[in-house]
Amino acid sequence: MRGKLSGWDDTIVALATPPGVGAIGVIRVSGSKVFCILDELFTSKKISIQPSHTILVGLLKDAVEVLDEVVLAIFKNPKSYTGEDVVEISCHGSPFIQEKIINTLVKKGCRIAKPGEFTQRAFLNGKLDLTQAEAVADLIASNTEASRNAAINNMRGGFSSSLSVLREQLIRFSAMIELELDFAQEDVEFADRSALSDLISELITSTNSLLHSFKLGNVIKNGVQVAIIGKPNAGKSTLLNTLLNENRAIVSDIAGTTRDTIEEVLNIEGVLFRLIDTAGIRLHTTDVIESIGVEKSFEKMRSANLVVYLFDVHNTTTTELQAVVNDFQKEALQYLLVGNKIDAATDNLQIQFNAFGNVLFISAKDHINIDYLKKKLVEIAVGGNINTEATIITNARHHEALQQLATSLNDIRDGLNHQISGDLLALDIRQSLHYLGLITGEITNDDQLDFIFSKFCIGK
Ligand SMILES: Nc1nc2c(c(=O)[nH]1)N(C=O)[C@@H](CNc1ccc(C(=O)N[C@@H](CCC(=O)O)C(=O)O)cc1)CN2
Ligand SMILES: Nc1nc2c(ncn2[C@@H]2O[C@H](COP(=O)(O)OP(=O)(O)OP(=O)(O)O)[C@@H](O)[C@H]2O)c(=O)[nH]1
Ligand SMILES: [K+]
Ligand SMILES: [Mg+2]
Repeated sequence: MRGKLSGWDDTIVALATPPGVGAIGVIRVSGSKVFCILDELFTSKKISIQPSHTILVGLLKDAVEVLDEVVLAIFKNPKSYTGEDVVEISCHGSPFIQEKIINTLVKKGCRIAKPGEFTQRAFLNGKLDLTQAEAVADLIASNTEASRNAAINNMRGGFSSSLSVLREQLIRFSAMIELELDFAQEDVEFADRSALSDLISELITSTNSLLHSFKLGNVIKNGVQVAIIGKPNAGKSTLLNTLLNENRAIVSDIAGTTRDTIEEVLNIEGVLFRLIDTAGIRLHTTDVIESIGVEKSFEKMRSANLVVYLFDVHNTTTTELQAVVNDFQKEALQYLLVGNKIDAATDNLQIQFNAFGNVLFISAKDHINIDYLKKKLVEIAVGGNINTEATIITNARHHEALQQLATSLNDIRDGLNHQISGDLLALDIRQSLHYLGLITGEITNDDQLDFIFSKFCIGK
């Protein structure tokens, strides 16, 4: 038991499947009294004497009243999801039956589980570490192949094992320092400082690569905001429609057609893009609504992860484009220049723009080079490494603790370079181990746990 939360020894119950009418509903019950309570309601076989992972079929009865014919799955502590005694009741998918069974269980002494409480118990009983428990919530929330893969990898301990490598290296480091401290009287530097210095470099490299993966992790978990920006009539709304393959936005040859921003989600090769069509940027407009729209375009441009600057190859000069690029660079925006309407290009209009590094040419209307544009978007978002088996950090809490770890490792390296004493180094190492413990949940407090698990759904 890692800690004691209020109500931790209650036997808890919740519907694990979505409420409402389905073929079957699963009610989960976990805790020390579960066999005792269910033996009263399920009389065809004695549950408490069954081996773990047995399935039974029979009637669930409250005294003489038949509640339902059910299937019970029996898990005996510690061999269950929560590590406690667990019974799962598969009943008929009627909200009425489900409610009746749950009410009867409450009457017999169960308590309704809080969101995430089953997984919280799994954590408290050492079945999962905190990163694995958090990955369970990520898995349920995942909506792309990439986010699912990252969550499954972390749920199965991918991140945990990267962390335990770090931990072992730190402990080895610590042991070398302790050895030196033991011999302090004799004034020898027992620990080979160059070996220590190699080890700390290794640790810093591993930590930095985990930290670095957060950029990708964030993309995988939250998607990439792409603002489509350009002058009126560049074809921004046409491009949105073409990318989505549906007529989502109004297209017309009237400059200033799009007034408000339009946001749509698009999954390209497993990466979620949040595409934002914006009002064409025209600086001198007398139309009040349009100028509000233009203001909004600027806002979206600045907050996006990537700006697609769309321009009509027929009426854009290189000087003009250079001015736009200068602005993007001044604001440190990530951008991609896209020349549109090449279907109507009479000769090699594109050649004039090739001096710009990241420029590509499309026809939004005639779907020319759209697949290439999509490939380019994925490349920019994930740098072509979405399918790696490497551990990917997707959680801001982990990222924060890893940053603290990195700082403390850098302190150790500086200390080594300045020949500081072993006992001071030992302090820094303890600090580093503390940050690792924060991530895995070895060091934690109840409020933090309640906060993390409250974000789960009921029954999980
Ligand atoms: N019916 C049902 N389906 C489910 C779950 C569940 O809890 N119940 N899960 C819930 O997320 C997932 C599967 N995860 C599970 C993880 C561990 C154990 C379990 O019984 N573990 C024991 C025994 C392992 C063994 O015999 O190999 C253990 O860890 O000791 C069960 C389900 C998805 N499907
Ligand atoms: N020839 C050609 N015309 C295009 C292409 N893409 C868009 N157009 C035309 O350009 C005009 C403007 O297109 P929109 O998609 O409304 O342009 P927009 O950038 O959204 O314009 P605003 O919302 O007014 O800023 C329409 O008449 C489109 O049919 C293209 O690839 N080739
Ligand atoms: K238009
Ligand atoms: Mg438009």
